[in-house]
Amino acid sequence: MLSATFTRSQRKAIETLDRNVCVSAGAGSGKTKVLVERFIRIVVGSKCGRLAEELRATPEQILVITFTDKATREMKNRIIEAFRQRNLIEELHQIENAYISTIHGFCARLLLENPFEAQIDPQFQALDEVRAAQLLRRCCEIELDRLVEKNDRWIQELLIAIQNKQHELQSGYDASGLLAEAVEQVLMTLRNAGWQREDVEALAAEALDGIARRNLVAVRGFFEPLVAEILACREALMPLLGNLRSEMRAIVSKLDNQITACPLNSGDPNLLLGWFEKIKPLVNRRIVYASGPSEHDLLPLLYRIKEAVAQALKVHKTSRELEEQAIRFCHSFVVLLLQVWRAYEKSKRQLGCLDMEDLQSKAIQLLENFPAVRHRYQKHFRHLLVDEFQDTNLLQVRLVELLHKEDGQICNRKFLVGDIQQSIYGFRGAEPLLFREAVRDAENKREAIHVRLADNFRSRPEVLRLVDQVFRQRAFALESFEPLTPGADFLPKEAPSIEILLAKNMRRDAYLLREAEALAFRIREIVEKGQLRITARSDPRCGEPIRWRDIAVLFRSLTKIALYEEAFASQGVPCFVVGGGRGYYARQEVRDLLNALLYLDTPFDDIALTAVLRSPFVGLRIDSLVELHRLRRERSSEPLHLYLGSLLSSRVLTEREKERLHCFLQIVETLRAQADRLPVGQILERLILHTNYDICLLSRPNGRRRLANMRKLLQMASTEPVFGVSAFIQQLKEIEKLSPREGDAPTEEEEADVVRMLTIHRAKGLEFPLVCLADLSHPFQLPSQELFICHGKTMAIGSRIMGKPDLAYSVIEAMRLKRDQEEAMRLLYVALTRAKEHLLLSGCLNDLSSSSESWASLLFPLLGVNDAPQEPQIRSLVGGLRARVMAIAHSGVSSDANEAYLREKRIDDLAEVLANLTKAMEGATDFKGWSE
Ligand SMILES: Nc1ncnc2c1ncn2[C@@H]1O[C@H](COP(=O)(O)OP(=O)(O)OP(=O)(O)O)[C@@H](O)[C@H]1O
Repeated sequence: MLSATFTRSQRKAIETLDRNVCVSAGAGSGKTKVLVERFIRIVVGSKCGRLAEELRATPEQILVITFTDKATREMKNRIIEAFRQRNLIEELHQIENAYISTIHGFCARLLLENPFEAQIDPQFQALDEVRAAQLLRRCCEIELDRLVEKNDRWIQELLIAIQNKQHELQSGYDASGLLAEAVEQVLMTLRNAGWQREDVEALAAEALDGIARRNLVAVRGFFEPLVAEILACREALMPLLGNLRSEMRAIVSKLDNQITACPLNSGDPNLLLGWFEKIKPLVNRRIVYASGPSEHDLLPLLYRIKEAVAQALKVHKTSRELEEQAIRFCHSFVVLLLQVWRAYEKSKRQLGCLDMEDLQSKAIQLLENFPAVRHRYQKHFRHLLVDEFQDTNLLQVRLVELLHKEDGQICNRKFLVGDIQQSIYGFRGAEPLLFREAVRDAENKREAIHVRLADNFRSRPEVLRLVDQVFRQRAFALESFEPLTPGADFLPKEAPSIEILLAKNMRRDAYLLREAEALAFRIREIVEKGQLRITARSDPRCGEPIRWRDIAVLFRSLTKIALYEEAFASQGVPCFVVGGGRGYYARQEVRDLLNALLYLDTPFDDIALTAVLRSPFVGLRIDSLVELHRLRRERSSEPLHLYLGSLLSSRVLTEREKERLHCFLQIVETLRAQADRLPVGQILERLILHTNYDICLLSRPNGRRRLANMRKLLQMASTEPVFGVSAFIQQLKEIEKLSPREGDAPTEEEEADVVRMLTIHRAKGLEFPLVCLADLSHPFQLPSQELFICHGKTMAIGSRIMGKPDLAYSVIEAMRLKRDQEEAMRLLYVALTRAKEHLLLSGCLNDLSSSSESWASLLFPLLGVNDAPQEPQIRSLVGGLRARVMAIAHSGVSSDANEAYLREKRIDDLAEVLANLTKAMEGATDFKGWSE
């Protein structure tokens, strides 16, 4: 008996146990729920003997692959709950040991269970992404230094070429830093695509020819489908010719002639680009003229040609000379990359570590090279259940295939669940095509079925109508978009479920600040005035007002999160940042601690000193800081530090300020004298103790969270294997750079009644009654800046080391931009479909034609929203939707808030002046910033 009401399709997916099943479904259609239910059904059915012998399994005989550790925990909890309800005690005990984990967790377990065959040290440590990147960076630096010291001719050539073109590349980096970054990026791409070091060694052994050949494969792979698309359109154009007006027919014939002269086989890419260039004006002009009824069928074909041409012309023409030189550089780069790769492998061996890619590739090698091991697992696992299959990469698919067997005596069943519209991990090598193939296989094979779930049980119909309205459009074309049918039951509601906060023509930094305030204001209004209620009848809280914890603010990245957090705090909206971005290191309390350390280490660092004086360590007012600068004015080249004594006797300082400054300087002086003996953790602890910094933190908004962040840094200071303040600061800078997902320290607030702020990637698989989508005007990805880029599939490598990109580079970049653009649309789909009850969209529209494309620039005009009133207004949007629309600049931001904004701006300006001054000094740092 099933434990809930499931639809027919869901039942089919749950109950078909004797065949492989592939479930494809849109957002909120119950994929995860179905997967969990299938697990329960297998175990319960086996226990009571309802299932055929060959389908029976205990929890330990079912392999479940989830996407995140959080999903694993949730899945286990749901299963435990189900077993508890049924009093399945033995099975309950087995769950802890069941194979329910992420793919990396499973690979680690597989290796640990077979250390001898896998040739690994069973004591190995799994390196997380950040640590692995850190180790790689170190190997890269050491190898580069070694080669430079040895005066290797080819590495000198590379570095000189970079130096010569540095002004056209990236400023602010040294040549070897840029090169190291490129090595790391390319290595990551290659390994994500499943290439082994030996494969790249084979490429390097073929010298220049090897690279040229690989690059040609990528270039052809890019152009061929575009040419094929244009030729296919031409074929389709021909039968239409007879119906066209004579003038139009002549024009299309001209286009036909040009298309027929395709030089694809000439092997000269410049010639081919010339062909695309000539088609461009022909087709553009045709689109303008093709307006009559007889041209009705013609237009879509012309648009397709136009699109293919636009894609092709993203690639630049190059010269033979540039190509020859670039190939030489690429070869030198590959040689360097291999040296770094070997050094990295050696370091991992010495440290007894395996990184995430090692876990996967070693698990695959184990199963491939040891048939007995493979058969044992194939026999052991009676069922393989994989969630979020659209985000798996080639290696992961290979692993599942190795565990699956259905001939002879062994037969197990695959159950793959995914949604191609939610594939958002392309940057990690996920390949949505793989899921498409799995669907096709399931449709075509006798022993498999494909189940499609169409009903959405998450969102109100109005939210689903918006999703439908957006993704039916060309601009958002999710090629496989299938509309979602409302499946859940909601109370009727008068107010619109869509809300838009819109700004116009604002500078990005100013806009973000305004948006943060406007969002905080609106959220507070909704909660405090009880303006929205839970309307889902299935929710036990149906009818109750929305609380803080029902709200999620979603971002593409958390780089500006501190700004939102401050705005929320100042409006009294409790919030919690769930992982993601570089949020942690941008936290005021973390910056305060680092600035204090910096000042301790380098007393002449004016920025660190000013920031720390303003922070709760001392708490000087702006006036007192201005006084410090005034005291030094005559000798502006001298460090501010030298004027602290004069400041102490100044009349501008209050008694309380004098007392705190005195206390701070005293403890810093003591600690500075002991800095070479004391561990950094202890230095920080004493600093905090003597200044009561922790108590000051607690008294501020979100105090507990701030305190938890402070403790997290203390813990890092005690555990990082470095000694000395400057080494620790350096270490943190590296970690910050490499850890795009470092979040707030977890506190009890994570579960508390607070608004959650998180990235869309993190929100995957989750749902919230109210979803606010912030910063819709975040520009789509900008062109690559790397010196070398690599195409994972073909191993092609391109370079822009000579200032201009070579052919391979622009081809790879065009492919990457297309992939990112498509992924950005899928990301928007994921974001919009997290909302259960209410969706708040916020963004800025810019009239300047030069402004870059963003979700806002596509989305708002599509919905028919091009401006916003100062007071909230209910408007009808395109497609019969209704929304509450309001301008951001006038969304109730108080004059106090404005005042605070202006004050912050002044502080920023001052900080900027100081930053400029400090730039000239050694030891300038990134940790500037003052607390409020
Ligand atoms: N048959 C059903 N009846 C009622 N509610 C259901 C049913 N199936 C799923 N749900 C509910 O719908 C919501 C979405 O389910 P679930 O998270 O399993 O979907 P999903 O397809 O995995 O979503 P996504 O891919 O968007 O993360 C959940 O709240 C779930 O409890």
